[in-house]
Amino acid sequence: MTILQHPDYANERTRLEATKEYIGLVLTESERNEDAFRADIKDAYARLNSLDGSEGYIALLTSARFLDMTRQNLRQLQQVQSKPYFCRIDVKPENYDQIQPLYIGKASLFRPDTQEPVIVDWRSPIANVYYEGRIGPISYETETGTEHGELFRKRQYTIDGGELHDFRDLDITTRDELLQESLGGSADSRLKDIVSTIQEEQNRVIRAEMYRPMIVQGAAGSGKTTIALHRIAYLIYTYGDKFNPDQFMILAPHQLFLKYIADVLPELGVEAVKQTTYLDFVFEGMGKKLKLTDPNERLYQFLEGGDNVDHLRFVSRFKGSLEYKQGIDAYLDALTLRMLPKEDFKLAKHVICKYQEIRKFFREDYVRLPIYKRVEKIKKILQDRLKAKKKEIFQHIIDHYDNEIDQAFIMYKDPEKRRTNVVKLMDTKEDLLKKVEARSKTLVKDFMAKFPKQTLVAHYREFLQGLPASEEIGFLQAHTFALLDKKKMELEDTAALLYLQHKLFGLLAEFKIRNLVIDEAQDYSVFQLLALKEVLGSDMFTILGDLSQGIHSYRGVESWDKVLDAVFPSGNCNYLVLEQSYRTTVEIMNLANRVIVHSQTPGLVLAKPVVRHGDEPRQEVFTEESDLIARVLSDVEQLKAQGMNSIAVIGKTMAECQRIKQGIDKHGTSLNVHVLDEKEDYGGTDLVIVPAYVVKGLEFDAVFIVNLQEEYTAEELDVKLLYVAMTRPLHRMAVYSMEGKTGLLDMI
Ligand SMILES: Nc1ncnc2c1ncn2[C@@H]1O[C@H](COP(=O)(O)OP(=O)(O)OP(=O)(O)O)[C@@H](O)[C@H]1O
Repeated sequence: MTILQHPDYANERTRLEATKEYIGLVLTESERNEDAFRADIKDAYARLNSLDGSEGYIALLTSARFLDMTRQNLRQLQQVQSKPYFCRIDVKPENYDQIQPLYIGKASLFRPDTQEPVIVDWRSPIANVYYEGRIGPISYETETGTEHGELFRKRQYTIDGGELHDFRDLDITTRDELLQESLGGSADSRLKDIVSTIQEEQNRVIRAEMYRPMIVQGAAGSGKTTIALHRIAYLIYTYGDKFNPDQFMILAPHQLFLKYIADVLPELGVEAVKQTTYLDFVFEGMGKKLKLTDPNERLYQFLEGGDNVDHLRFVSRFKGSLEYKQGIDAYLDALTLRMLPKEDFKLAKHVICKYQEIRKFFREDYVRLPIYKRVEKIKKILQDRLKAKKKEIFQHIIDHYDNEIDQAFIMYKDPEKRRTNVVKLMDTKEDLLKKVEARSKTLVKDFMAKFPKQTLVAHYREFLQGLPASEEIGFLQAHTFALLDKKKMELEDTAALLYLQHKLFGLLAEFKIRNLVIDEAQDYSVFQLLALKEVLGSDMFTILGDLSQGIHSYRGVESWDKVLDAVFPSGNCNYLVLEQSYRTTVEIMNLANRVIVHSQTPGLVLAKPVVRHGDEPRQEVFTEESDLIARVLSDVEQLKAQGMNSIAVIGKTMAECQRIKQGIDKHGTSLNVHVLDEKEDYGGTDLVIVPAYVVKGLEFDAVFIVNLQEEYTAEELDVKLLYVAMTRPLHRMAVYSMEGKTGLLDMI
């Protein structure tokens, strides 16, 4: 049966036309009078409230949040005009006698005249039924509690350019055609939104409670990045009355990645969320006091091997550990004792503030402030106290000498002696008052000068100096001092320096961020996560990562259990696992899984591909580099002819990538070929050549893994790098190696 023969076709077309027409009307009207439009909606809501007594239905409509029809929602309506909704659910809320067809889309729209929700936002509570509900009894959470009802139908639509192309009903046995269609599509240099095909396990992550931190271990291609962005959109919608979009931040690994995800939030109608990299955040917080060495330098050292590999491994691991942070805490504690002058604050023997009291201010009352801010606070207190006491002290001196003078009048009978003594006493009094007056002018300044002041870097050096001696610590100290001498730091130092900046001086930028989403979180150390938690003063974290892709595991997460214990010791952190992988074909995923089983990833869970088949990945060995390059280029031409536009050649290192590029240049090609690093954008390039460690998080229609001079061995790092490379393609993959460079590939 074609779509045109479907008994509901006419109705569905009419509904679509009516929706488009209504959107058009709303937009015209709203352009004319946006304020009046808002008032109309409120009015309609008020009428609805009096017309319909069913609380469930009211809650359902309330949940659609038509009251929140803001300018942004209007912009969103403009965006959805050509595809107003993607599905429909037919529900009958309890206590309501009619089945309600609800059309779900990326905006929220309500018809005030008929009280009919025209489009229900995908993030509203009732829309959860589309993602999780089965035909039959259902329940869903609203602001007022759990609502019950029955679901009669789930229908998906293919609408394009405002035209209805197809629709189909879903039940538990039907294949999710929309998902298959979506996954079968072509990769772009930009990530896309997936609102119409969010899967149940992903939906749970997106809608998980906001106030509890959450860790998501998700297989390659399980949608972590996509979910991270949808979760932000969901939280902003759901908790919009408590948090503004600028209180949300997503941290991505590098600029290239930020560009890759840049479009998703605006597509979801969300603006003003801070999207940045961890390093840019650190620099914003502590300023550019030191230059950063290449963040991948350690990785190159491990790839190349060398003399100090074990020591460097220790440096990376230790600098990111809970112990390192605890060491800094102990240093800071000792510092606050050491800094404080062990004396009372007094003027001319008059105690104005006792040492014990100053100590209490410093170590107890203002302990939440950065140390140097506490010093300023104490300065202010002493100034105020001095001002308040000064008059009293002066009076005391005056009284004392006046008394002495009175005594002198009585004691000395001889007028000459009396005169001399009285004059002397009066001069002494004047002198003292002058001295005390002069002293009081610099008293606070002099006292405060006793608090030693050092720069951030000097404090870090001092902390390092005080580490308990051992061979490894000796290496760490020499290594770090050599960097600091050159005014440099390495990525591994950033957690300590950000933390110290926060604890000593306060951050340079004031962050409003309360809710943090971290993608590629397997590369973060425990200390980095703790430092972020501390500086943001919040643990509303969504942490998404994949240990199997932990190519920086020497400095990153060893196991999620460690993160749970060290970063969220109160035990309130949610932990979820996503096994299903959506990116690639069964054939490619199976090969990648045969690679990753060679790693020592703790608690390794293999990715399960959604059932989508494609060509077997090709593996070939060449004796001439020129033949290999020629083969890649002819394959690329073929793939392009088949409509695959996003194609990558992945080399193990940057040097390997440069060699591949030289080979291509030598061979000659009309293709636009570009070697990618972490800063660039690659939209519009025919073929990108990219090192395995940069390609993490990205995806392409087709991938060539090329080994000219380098090979992937059975070493842990190589296994993970190859796995990352193999999990990038959506549709096709080939592994082309020179003779003798097949390493791990021979073992799988
Ligand atoms: N429910 C879904 N519907 C349609 N496409 C999906 C869905 N979930 C994920 N995808 C697609 O799968 C691909 C992988 O998603 P994403 O990059 O977010 O995964 P990831 O877990 O971050 O991957 P990796 O860790 O390998 O970088 C993307 O093309 C995304 O659009």
